[in-house]
Amino acid sequence: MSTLQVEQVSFSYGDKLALQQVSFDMQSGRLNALLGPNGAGKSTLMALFSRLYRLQQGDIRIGGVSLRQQPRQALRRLGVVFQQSTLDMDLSVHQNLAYHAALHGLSSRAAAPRIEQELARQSLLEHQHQRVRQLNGGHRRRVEIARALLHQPDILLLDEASAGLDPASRLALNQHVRTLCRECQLTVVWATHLMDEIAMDDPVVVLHRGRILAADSSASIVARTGQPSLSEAFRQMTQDEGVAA
Ligand SMILES: Nc1ncnc2c1ncn2[C@@H]1O[C@H](COP(=O)(O)OP(=O)(O)OP(=O)(O)O)[C@@H](O)[C@H]1O
Repeated sequence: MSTLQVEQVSFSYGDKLALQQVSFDMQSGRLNALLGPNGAGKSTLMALFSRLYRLQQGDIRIGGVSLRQQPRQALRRLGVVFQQSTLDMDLSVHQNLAYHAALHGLSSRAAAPRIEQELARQSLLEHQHQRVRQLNGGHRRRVEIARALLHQPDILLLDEASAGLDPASRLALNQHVRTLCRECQLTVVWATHLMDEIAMDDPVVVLHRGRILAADSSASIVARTGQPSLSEAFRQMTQDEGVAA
């Protein structure tokens, strides 16, 4: 069953059209890549998913529930890690999670086992009493993932999660998130402009200048264009688009 469906979504910032009639389905329990260069519209889409921006046209269904009609119910299924970190650097890992749980109305008794479970899932137990400032970039990202999963959603949105990490930490984070998909049946939307973060069998949505150029597995997109790699396929698709525009 598809857990996240985007239906004919358009969005403008004043005169600037950022998304045009965007429609696609994400696959359940997989890392779904949302691939697009800077300015493609990825962050705008993420902001619509999380209801930071209100839908102007179209709808988004989360677990079959309309974000337009039943926003609170739909949002319960969703965890979000934004591009910019919002952790408190001077609090410990555990304090950051406890603070977030309290903000969302969880009693400390209810929060404690969830925090423990998330710290374990993110392999952060040994770091829980360290200040976030003392952690490396990859571990900070994992704290954000733990925080986003505290209310036990089954869909996780990650906007350019690996930005600013060194290549080894990028790879480790990407593999960690894939393990979460496999072992916890989590559906992930991984927004990126980096092709090397995408595996050949990943479902991929290619976004360019606010429009969908392709929505298929990476391997199928590469095969269809007859190019040797996803980056070559992407280059060809965007060139064709430039000619057609
Ligand atoms: N607040 C805003 N006001 C006006 N235009 C905006 C605003 N935010 C984004 N845009 C424009 O909307 C388009 C999509 O931007 P968006 O940030 O969603 O792209 P992106 O794929 O996330 O790129 P990046 O990775 O650089 O954030 C771009 O043309 C951008 O300039």
